[in-house]
Amino acid sequence: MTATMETPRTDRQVAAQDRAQGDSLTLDKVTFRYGSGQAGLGPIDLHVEPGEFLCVVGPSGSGKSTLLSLLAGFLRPQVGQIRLADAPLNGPHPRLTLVQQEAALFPWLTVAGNVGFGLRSLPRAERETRVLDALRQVGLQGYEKRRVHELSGGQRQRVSLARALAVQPGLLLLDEPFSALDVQTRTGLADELLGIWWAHKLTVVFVTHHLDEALHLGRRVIALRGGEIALDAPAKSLSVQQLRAALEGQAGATPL
Ligand SMILES: Nc1ncnc2c1ncn2[C@@H]1O[C@H](COP(=O)(O)OP(=O)(O)OP(=O)(O)O)[C@@H](O)[C@H]1O
Repeated sequence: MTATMETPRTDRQVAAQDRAQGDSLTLDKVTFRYGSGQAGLGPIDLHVEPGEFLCVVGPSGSGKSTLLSLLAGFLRPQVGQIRLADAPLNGPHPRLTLVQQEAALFPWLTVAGNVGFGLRSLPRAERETRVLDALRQVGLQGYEKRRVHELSGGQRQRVSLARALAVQPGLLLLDEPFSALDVQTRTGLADELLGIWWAHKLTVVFVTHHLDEALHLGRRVIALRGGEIALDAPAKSLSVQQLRAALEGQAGATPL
C-alpha cells in the first residue's frame, strides 16, 4: 500500500473504508424524550463508519429500542440530527432496513412473496433475481414456494434477513433478531450474518441482550445505560466482565 502524508486512519477506519459499500451513520447530540418525562435517549453523539459492524448492548430500559426506532426513522429526535451517508435522515429511508426479534412475515404470502415484498416497484425479472439471490445468501434456496407456517423459527428469521437483504440496504438494523431461537440456531445464524456482512460490506447496527454475542459479532460495541453511551470500544479489547461492569456502572469500567 502506498504511504501518504494524510492523517493516519485507525485500524477500524482502514478496515471499514477499504471495503465500504455501506452508508455512514452519524448522530449529533441526538435526544428523544417520551412525553414530558425523562425516559428516552440521549444526548448521543456517535459516528459509524461505512461497512462497520456495531453492536449495542444495555439493560432493559436503557434506550436500545428507542435508538433503533430513531435510526429506522420511526421516531424523530427532538434535539440533534441523524445523518445517513451525510444526508439528514428525516424518516424511513430506502437505504435502511430493520430486522426485528419476531419475524414479521405475511402468512398469506409464500417465502418468495415475503422476500420480494419491498421490491414490488421493480420489473418482475429483476425482482425474481433479487429474491433468489437473497434466499441463497441465507441458505434457503429451494424454499421459494413454501408457506411461512411450514418453517421453523430459525428459517423464519432467515426469511426476514433475506427480505432485508433483497432491498440492498446501505444500513442494516437488527433488533435482537436471534434471541427467540435456541443457542445452536442462534450461533449458526450469527456466523452466517457475519459472512453476509463481510461479503456485502454493509453497515450493521445490531442490538442484543447477550454480551457474548455482542463481542463475537461486533467489531465495535457500545453499552447504553440510562439512555446514554456508557462505553464505546473495539470488541477485541473487551471482555464480558468489562462489558457487564460498564452496564452496572462499576468503578474501573470507564470507556476504554
Ligand atoms: N412509548 C413509551 N412511552 C413512554 N416511555 C417509554 C416508551 N417507550 C419506552 N419508554 C421508556 O424509555 C426508556 C427507554 O426504553 P427502551 O424501550 O428504548 O429501552 P430498551 O433498552 O429497548 O429496553 P428493553 O430491552 O426492555 O426492550 C425506558 O425508561 C422506557 O420505560
